[in-house]
Amino acid sequence: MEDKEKKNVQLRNAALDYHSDYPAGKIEVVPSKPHGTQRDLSLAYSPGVAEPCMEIYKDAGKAYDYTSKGNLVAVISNGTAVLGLGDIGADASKPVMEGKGLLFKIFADINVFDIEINEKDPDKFIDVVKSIAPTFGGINLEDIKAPEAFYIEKRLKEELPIPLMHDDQHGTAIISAAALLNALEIAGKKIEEAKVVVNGAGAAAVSCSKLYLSLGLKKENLIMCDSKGVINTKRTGLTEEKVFFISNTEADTLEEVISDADVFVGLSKANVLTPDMLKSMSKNPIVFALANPNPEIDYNLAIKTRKDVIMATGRSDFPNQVNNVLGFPYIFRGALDVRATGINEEMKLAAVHALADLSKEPVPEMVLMAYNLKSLNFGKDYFIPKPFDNRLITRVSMAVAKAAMDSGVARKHIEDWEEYELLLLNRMGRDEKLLRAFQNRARLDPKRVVLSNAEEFAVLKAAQILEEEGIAKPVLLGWKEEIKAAMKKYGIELDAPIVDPSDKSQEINRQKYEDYLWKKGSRQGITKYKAKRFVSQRDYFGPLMVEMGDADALLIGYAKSYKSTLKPIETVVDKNKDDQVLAGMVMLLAEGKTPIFLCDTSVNEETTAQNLVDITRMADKAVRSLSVEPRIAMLSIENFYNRAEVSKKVAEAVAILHRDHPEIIVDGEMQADTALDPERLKNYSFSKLTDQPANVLIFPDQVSAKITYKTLRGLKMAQMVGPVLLGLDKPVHVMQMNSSVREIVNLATLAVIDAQSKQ
Ligand SMILES: NC(=O)C1=CN([C@@H]2O[C@H](COP(=O)(O)OP(=O)(O)OC[C@H]3O[C@@H](n4cnc5c(N)ncnc54)[C@H](OP(=O)(O)O)[C@@H]3O)[C@@H](O)[C@H]2O)C=CC1
Ligand SMILES: CC(=O)C(=O)O
Ligand SMILES: [Mg+2]
Repeated sequence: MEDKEKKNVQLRNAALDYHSDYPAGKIEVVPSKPHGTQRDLSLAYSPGVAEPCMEIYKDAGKAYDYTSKGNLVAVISNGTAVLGLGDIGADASKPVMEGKGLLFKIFADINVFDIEINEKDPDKFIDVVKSIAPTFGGINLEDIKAPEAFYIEKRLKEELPIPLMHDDQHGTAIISAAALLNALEIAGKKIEEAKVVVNGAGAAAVSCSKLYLSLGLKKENLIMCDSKGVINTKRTGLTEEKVFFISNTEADTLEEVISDADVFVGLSKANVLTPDMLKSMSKNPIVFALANPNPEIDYNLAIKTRKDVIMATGRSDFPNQVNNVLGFPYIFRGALDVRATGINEEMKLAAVHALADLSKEPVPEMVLMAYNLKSLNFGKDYFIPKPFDNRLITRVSMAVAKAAMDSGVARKHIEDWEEYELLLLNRMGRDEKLLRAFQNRARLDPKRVVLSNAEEFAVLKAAQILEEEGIAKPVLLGWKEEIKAAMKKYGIELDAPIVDPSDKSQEINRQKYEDYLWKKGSRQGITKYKAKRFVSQRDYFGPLMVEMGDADALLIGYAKSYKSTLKPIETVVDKNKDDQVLAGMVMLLAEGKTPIFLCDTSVNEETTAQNLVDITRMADKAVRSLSVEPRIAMLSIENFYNRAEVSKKVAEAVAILHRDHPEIIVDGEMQADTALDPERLKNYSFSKLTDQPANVLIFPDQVSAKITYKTLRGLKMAQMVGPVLLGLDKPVHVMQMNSSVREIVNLATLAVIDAQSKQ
């Protein structure tokens, strides 16, 4: 099988598995209110529910206050133009509509019901949509074929007072227009002079073309083709929309009109632009091959054909993905937040310019991390933002909301834009996004991570994932026979090397490590005899591998207490020269929240004020190295009222930090609920945290930190990453006893990032 064909088969299998994995499909409904008690049920349902019903009966607008309507969008299709697959029907369109629901949720925190309507008659379809409209705050029409799509959207827009948009028309138009403005700038051409060929005359093509005209493209410079060829004066029986685009040309084929064109926009079907056609285009040709899933010309073929081509596709696996995913989540977010009565031209243009402008700004580290990239600069390979750019939600949604207000379609006004921006950012503090960014960063330069207790299933499985995903190069530490037996038992295949400290093959290393350990530990009671004995134990062998450069990082302690695992590490591994103490830090990732870091979760049972200062400095540095801006709260049992001994100690640490490290955003002493609640923080306006919650919590001692994170772990309220051991010169981390596979993978990922920064 050819490589490409093999890849296609792999993709097909992976996609089918992804969708059929339990629970089948991609979205589910989750209750948003407490529902555990009799009282909860009497409020959620009968009798209590009658109260909001009657309020809405008296004033329909109250539905936004008492139901989920204001954040609920319907993604509706009849399956007549599903991607570039054509009319595959309502049933078969459901995966796309669910996919859209997923994207709405992850990129803009909007809930979606996907609705597939088995009705091709436009009037009947309109009736169905109108009758279900009261449920929703907005409606996204999707994959409905032209020309019906135009009529359906026009009528529904006129007849429904909510944001409604056929995304294949306007979403595509907005994104491609932003990309076009930037691509023309890169090509050194003006939109007023550009010759543009649009291939396709359906929902997407017509709407895109109209938007390009409103941005300055001359109608005489635009030529449109449909499945029968060029739409020119010779054509008869054209729809109203196509008539508008009739060109005064004798040419009948794409091949003829593409010659000397500056821009090709494909919104048709796969592989219709040939290399010869591309060769005939003008200098620095702009090719937007946007058909999904396969473009009008393969990306690599286009690049091979013309070195000067400025290229975009609708796919995520090539640079410049012009796909409506960059628009619809944020356009609806902005429109819903001001309860707009519709989505008008002003809002669309605001989105175009927000997207075009954002592409020219420096790209933040988090975005680079998400895409495995070292840098990304405005130019041929980057002229439209990446879908995982977390600035999109603020830039596009705010621009759209503002345009809705300025153009008079907003029913609710935003007064405080900073507050709104914060609200949008808080919606997006999603755990998976951050972990994905970390994993991608690790993949850039995967390091040798030694995994101790490799005979355990969780450790072996984690090693397999790390290897397969290219996050790390795992090294399995333990008894060779046991590890091999475990691999066989669990059916885990791995290429990773096995290092058995007691094996003959390690004779030379044992000797090397023994000498080192003896010299280093001679003043800590390590005699020559002890050193010899210790180096055949993995608790010493593992740290020695890292300390002596035979590995880059170590995860150890899966089946042992933290304290007994830490002792050999402290003996073997050098401390970081700037740090006075060691400390453990756990990252807490709760659904829908920004990450919270807890410290010191593992090392210092008793602390002085100076210890807390040292721990805070280390935490600040470590959090910053993960591209997160630390806002640190020093916790106690009181808020700025130091009567208890523990509060006095914390207050003293805060005073030292404010005096010696004014650059660190830190304050306290305060209680944890104050630290995490902007409303409570407002009571302490003098605090350095002002009204933004903390994301790093420094506990007064290890005991309180550990009890807290273990409680949260037990409640399964958040994903835990860590504890990461801070203060050592090398990435050596102690796993929690019986860590899950996921926890080991996450910890190893952070260890790789740390190792990368230390080389
Ligand atoms: N990247 C993105 O974000 C988006 C991409 N698209 C893609 O655009 C394409 C069209 O979608 P949409 O407008 O919704 O669908 P429609 O069914 O409304 O339109 C399809 C159009 O393609 C034309 N067409 C078919 N074959 C050819 C051909 N060989 N040469 C020229 N034109 C041809 C049809 O011509 P005729 O009128 O004669 O039937 C029709 O005008 C799809 O591939 C879709 O995936 C759509 C939306 C967003
Ligand atoms: C992206 C999209 O909406 C389409 O291809 O139809
Ligand atoms: Mg679509």
